Amino acid sequence: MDSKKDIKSLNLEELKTELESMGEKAFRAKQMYEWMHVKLARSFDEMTNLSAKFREQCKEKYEYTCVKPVRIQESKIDGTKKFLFELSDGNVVESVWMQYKHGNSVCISSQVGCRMGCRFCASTLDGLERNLTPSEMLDQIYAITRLTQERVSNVVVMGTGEPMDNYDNILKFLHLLTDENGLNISQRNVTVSTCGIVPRMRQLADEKLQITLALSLHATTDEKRRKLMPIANRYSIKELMEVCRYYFEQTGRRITFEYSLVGGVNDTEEDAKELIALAKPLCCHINLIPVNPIKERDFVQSDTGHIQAFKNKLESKKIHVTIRREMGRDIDGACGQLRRRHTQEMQNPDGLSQEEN
Ligand SMILES: C[S@@+](CC[C@H](N)C(=O)[O-])C[C@H]1O[C@@H](n2cnc3c(N)ncnc32)[C@H](O)[C@@H]1O
Ligand code: SF4
Repeated sequence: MDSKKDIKSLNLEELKTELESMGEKAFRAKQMYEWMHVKLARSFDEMTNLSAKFREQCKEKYEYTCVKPVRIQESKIDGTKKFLFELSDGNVVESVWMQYKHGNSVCISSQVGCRMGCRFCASTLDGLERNLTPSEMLDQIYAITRLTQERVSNVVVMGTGEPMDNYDNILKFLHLLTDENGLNISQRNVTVSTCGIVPRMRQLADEKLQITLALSLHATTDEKRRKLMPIANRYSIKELMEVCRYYFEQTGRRITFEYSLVGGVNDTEEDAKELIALAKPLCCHINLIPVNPIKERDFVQSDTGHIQAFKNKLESKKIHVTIRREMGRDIDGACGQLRRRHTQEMQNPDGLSQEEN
């Protein structure tokens, strides 16, 4: 990325200061902010109530983030759409658009790749390339709104990347996304998912936002968790439970635990019992996710009966639990796979990707 200032990542106050330094009045900042974050303009050229001369000056001075759709897949089963967006440096990220009864939801990526190394996850297979800027996270949502012509009401940060490993940018993104002068998405309709970086979770709790924090738990003992998620070598389940309690105390928001069921690994009766013991003292909700197998690993999904029995066991102890609906099953591939396939095809344009061979 070049060194021009990223104008779409500035909040309204910062934009006012910025434009004032160019000799513009404060109301110009309001107009421009609206073009960027309400009217979702794709370039300075669309900002027709700003003078041509001023727009040219802005083009010289600022980077205007606008992600470019390079692939769109649509599910024939439920209309879920998966988008692959190209960033200004040629990297690509994926985002997903899902329609629910309660509104449209977008799942965005927070990094190009991920360095956390979770064993079942395709997003981490090539490591971390770089963090996404606030504007690159926002523009995934803006681009999907422009393309679908439908309002997004829910945002989940559950695509590629570990948001707590890109903390400052995520925080800025959350403020811009929920700003009443911008897209004005309710904080309560935003979920951020983390593999469990305890100090950052504590920092987020201190922000006292009304967003939902989802913890990817996936195992009930440190030993089992270490086998699935390297981050478990850094932070224990005890520390995770403490910080989840703290998050609830600070925000009043119920925590979500994500628990991907992997056949024969974390789906036994004993696992269910241990999960109940962890969940019971906390105000939480458990989201059971049938693991989505990736070809690079040999994990298998628990069978449907097993998943239902696991759920029943938790419910019998009055734990709030849902099984995540598998949206876009026919286009899916696990999170991170579309980007991976695209990159492989770009590197090997004459042949089929390894996946298709
Ligand atoms: C891709 S991560 C991104 C957010 C954050 N890094 C995290 O780990 O929570 C979002 C969720 O997808 C889950 N996930 C990743 N790969 C999966 C797979 N192959 N099958 C099912 N869930 C998966 C993760 O464990 C996590 O709960
Ligand atoms: S599950 Fe989340 S933290 Fe783990 S590798 Fe995937 S994206 Fe990264």
